[in-house]
Amino acid sequence: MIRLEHVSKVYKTSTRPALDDVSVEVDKGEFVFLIGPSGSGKSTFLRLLLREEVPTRGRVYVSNFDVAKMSRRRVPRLRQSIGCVFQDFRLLPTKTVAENVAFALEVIGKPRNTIVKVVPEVLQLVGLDGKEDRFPTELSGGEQQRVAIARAFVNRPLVLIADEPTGNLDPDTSQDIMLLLERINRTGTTVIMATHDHGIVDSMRRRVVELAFGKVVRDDARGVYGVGR
Ligand SMILES: Nc1ncnc2c1ncn2[C@@H]1O[C@H](COP(=O)(O)OP(=O)(O)OP(=O)(O)O)[C@@H](O)[C@H]1O
Repeated sequence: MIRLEHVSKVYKTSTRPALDDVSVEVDKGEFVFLIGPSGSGKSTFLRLLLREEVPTRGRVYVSNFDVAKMSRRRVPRLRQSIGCVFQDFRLLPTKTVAENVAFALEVIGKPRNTIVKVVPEVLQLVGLDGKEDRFPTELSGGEQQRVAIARAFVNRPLVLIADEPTGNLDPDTSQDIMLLLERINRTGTTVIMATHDHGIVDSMRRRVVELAFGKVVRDDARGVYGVGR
């Protein structure tokens, strides 16, 4: 599903590589934690998958997309197959819960009858039925993240990228969000989650890819956060 082959990324304004000869393969349906200290390259890794950056060297594949080489014209197609969730939720403040989710489908031209059918389904999946007419400011942080997950998942992406999705949430709410991401993963969606949350990584025992100074220093099938330290 995802393959990085000898990928290096050196930003123009920097001499040190943000990623340094990284090779990682992720199969369809895997759940992968991407960990490492601040500045180790996690966000760069995720941005390369979305073609928000291009590698300085190496190849990046997502599904059938040769991400680094593909034409700019095809980038929207790539991004439609990847859902994204962030630490700061990034909801549209003037739209309701249902409108935020519907908007993700409107911008890719889905017909109205599809939208009115699938938005309630996905809001039920994330446990927000009954709250569809609320605005983001009328929701808790955990509920806002559920909206963001619904929006990321409503188009049934092949891959869900989550960049510190629990970074603004308390431990109990974080656990609930992880249960939801696990449920989405069980539908066959590949999940890649960058995190600093030791508790979550240690409790879930999923694959852990650890970066340090842009290199992969550990890749454990059922890892914990802080092995050997
Ligand atoms: N747009 C950019 N231009 C120049 N340097 C950048 C850019 N983005 C990231 N970097 C540098 O690349 C390195 C890796 O950064 P990256 O954001 O990928 O790390 P990270 O592991 O996601 O960190 P954090 O956990 O703090 O989000 C850092 O040294 C950072 O300063």
